[in-house]
Amino acid sequence: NTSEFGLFGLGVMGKSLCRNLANNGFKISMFNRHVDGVEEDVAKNFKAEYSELSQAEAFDDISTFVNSLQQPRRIMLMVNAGKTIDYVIEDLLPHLSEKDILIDGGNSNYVKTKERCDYLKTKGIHFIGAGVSGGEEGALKGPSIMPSGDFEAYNNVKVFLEKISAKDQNGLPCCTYVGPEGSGHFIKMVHNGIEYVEMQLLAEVSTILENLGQNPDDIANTLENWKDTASSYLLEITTAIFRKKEGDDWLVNKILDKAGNKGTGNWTTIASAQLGVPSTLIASALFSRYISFYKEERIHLNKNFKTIISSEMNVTTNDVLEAYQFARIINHYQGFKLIAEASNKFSWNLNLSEISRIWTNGCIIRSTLMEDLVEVFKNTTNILTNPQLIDLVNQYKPSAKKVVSQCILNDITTPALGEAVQFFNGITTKYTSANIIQAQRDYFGAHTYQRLDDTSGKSHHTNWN
Ligand SMILES: O=C(O)[C@H](O)[C@@H](O)[C@H](O)[C@H](O)COP(=O)(O)O
Repeated sequence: NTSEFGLFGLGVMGKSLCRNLANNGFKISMFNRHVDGVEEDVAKNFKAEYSELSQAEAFDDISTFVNSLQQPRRIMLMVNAGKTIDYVIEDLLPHLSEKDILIDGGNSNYVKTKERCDYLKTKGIHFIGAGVSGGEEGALKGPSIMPSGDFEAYNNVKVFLEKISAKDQNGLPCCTYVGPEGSGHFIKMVHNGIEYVEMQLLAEVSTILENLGQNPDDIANTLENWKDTASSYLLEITTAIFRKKEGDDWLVNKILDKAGNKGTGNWTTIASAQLGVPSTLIASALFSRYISFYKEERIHLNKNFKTIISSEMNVTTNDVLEAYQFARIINHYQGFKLIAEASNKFSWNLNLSEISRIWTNGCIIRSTLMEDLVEVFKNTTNILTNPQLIDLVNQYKPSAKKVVSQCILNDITTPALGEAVQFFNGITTKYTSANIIQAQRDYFGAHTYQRLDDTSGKSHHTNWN
């Protein structure tokens, strides 16, 4: 048993991580199940494909795989999130020994990760839930890794995870011990929520540019010009997407407008509702994907309700850029607020600056804004109290309002941009209309209310009839 690290599950991410580990000089064992006629000799064939895997060992039998590993064993599971993880854990358990370490690198639900930590603790096995971001290329060249669970166990595997991870602008690994139990998968989930919104915002601003008469090449040029002030991985790939041609046509115009999802945006929205955090942008990005799925109904209803162009779209591309930047700041405000609230609720004591630091490279939401947030979070947990961001928001807000109102007047749907303005107005309004909600609740349900002129916080009830 000479292998230092085991990788279980050779899907897209699993394969990339194996090559990354091998490229970093680690002696690894790779396992993929054997399914007659479906998955045969996957590990063996994969090993043969890449020279860097010449020292790696390939297995499709669990016991020989486990016994090929040095003790305490370190095994990273890269299998589909959900029940599969529990089946794999049960298959591995009979072969494992006390102090062995299992790392779940999939997009698992943080509640399940806590349950698995607690369950395996009763077996003397350490369980680490590690969010891994960066897609196929990131996993190969350096992902952002968000591990949580038993700190001692993390110290035992950190040399591997930190070595293969992306590096920030100071050369430090984009991998850090996030906190206890499922906190790693929680922040990965929120990472994906922020990702959903960034993608939705880019889709919305591209639609506006199209309505300003820009063809995909023009849009790519516009987005290209934005990289000085709004540089991000998603802006970069969206620019490339608009340049992609198939013959003389642009590929993007041939793609069906039905956006899929694998659940993390859904979980983030549920966690927000449960924790009482208004992640309205993440919810709007998720529901925009759901709306897109009603393709047939949209075509049908479009016949019933004609688009009414009430005025020329008189916005400049710079207005659109500023509206985009405004909404991005609100998006990050909401995402990190959810993390801060969860950290309080679950006593995870999360370090927001360190989280934004490991998100400055390797992950899908890496951006220059994220680099700025590393410093911002050293002094506050609320980015809308940071002087520089306050100035930027005040500078960008007029354009955001102008763009959103123009889109409404022109029946151009921009839910995320619109929600950014609505949310910002709500969170910056000293006296909202919630007093009316309280009166209505007390009227029909005697749910009581508090009074402005009674600072005791006592609940009051009125017989409204
Ligand atoms: O950080 C990442 O590397 C990605 O977020 C990755 O986790 C995956 O691509 C998403 O799960 C896609 O999510 P949807 O299928 O829900 O868009």
